[in-house]
Amino acid sequence: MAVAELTKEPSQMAHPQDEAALPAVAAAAPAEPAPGTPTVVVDDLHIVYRVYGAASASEKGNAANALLRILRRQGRPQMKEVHAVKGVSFVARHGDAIGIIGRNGSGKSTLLRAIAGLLPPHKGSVYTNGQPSLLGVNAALMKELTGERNVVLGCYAMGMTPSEVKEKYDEIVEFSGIGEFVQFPMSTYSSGMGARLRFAIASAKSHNVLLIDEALATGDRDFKRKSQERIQQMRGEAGTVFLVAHNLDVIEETCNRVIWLHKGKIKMDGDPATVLAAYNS
Ligand SMILES: Nc1ncnc2c1ncn2[C@@H]1O[C@H](COP(=O)(O)OP(=O)(O)OP(=O)(O)O)[C@@H](O)[C@H]1O
Repeated sequence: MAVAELTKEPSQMAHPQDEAALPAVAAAAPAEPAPGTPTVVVDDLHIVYRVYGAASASEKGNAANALLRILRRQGRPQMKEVHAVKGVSFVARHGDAIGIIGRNGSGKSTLLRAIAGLLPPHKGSVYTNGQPSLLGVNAALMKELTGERNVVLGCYAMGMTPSEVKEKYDEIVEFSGIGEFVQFPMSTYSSGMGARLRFAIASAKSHNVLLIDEALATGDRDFKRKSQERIQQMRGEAGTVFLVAHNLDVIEETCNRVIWLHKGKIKMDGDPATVLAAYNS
C-alpha cells in the first residue's frame, strides 16, 4: 500500500473544529485524491490513557479506603493505565463514510481523537492524507461568544477567506436551525443547539477527513435528515467521513462501511448490513 504520500503523526497539524485549534494555523487543502485512494491508514494503533490519583483495584469504590488515604496523606497519587484502543488497523479510502459502532467504553471516541491527532499513539501509527477535522459534541467553540461570532471564527479557523465567510454565513445559520439564538452567547444553548451549530459550521466546507462524534444524536428528525444528506454530499465532494453514533439507523442510512469496536479491538469491519446484523444478534 502506498502510504508514502500520507502524513504521519497528524497531532502536529491544525484541527480547526477542535478545542485545540488555532485559526492562524489552518493549512491549505492539498490536491484532492482520486476516489478509492487511501486517506487514513491506521496501523496497529494502541492508545493508553494514564489516570493519576486512581485507587488500586482492591480499594476501588470503597469510601472507608478513600477516607483512609486522605487521613494517611498518601502523597504520591497512584497511576492507572486504561488501554482504550488495542491494536486497531484499517485503511479508509476517499469516498468512504465509515460508521464506528460499539458499546459504551469500547473506544470509539478515543479512536476518532487519535485519527484527529489529539491523542499520541502508545504504539502503532496513524497516517492521514490531508487535514482531519474533528466535529464532536464536546468540540468547543467559544461559549462566551455569540453564535454569530462563533460562525465567523469557526469559518476562519477552517481557512475560509472573509468573502467565503460572508457567502456561507446565512446558509450556516439556516442549516443549524437555531434561529434568533444565533445572537445569544453559546453558553445559553442546549447541547443539541450547540451540536447543530457546530455541524453546520464544519459541514460548510469540504474536508479531506471529517470525523463526526455523535453530532447527529442531538438533533430532531428534520435536522437528522438534513445532516445525513449533507454527509452524503460531503462524501462525494470530500474525502472520508467517520461517524460515531449510537443510533444504528443513522449509521445504516449514511455509511457504506461499518467498523465494530469491542473492548478496544475491531470485532468486525465490513458492509453495514452484515456488521449491523451481527451486532444486533
Ligand atoms: N480522558 C480519559 N482518561 C482516562 N480514560 C479515558 C478517557 N477517555 C476515555 N477513557 C476510557 O477509555 C475507554 C474508551 O472510552 P471511549 O470514550 O473512547 O469509548 P466510547 O466507545 O466512545 O464510549 P461511549 O459510547 O460511552 O461514548 C473507556 O474505558 C474510558 O473509560
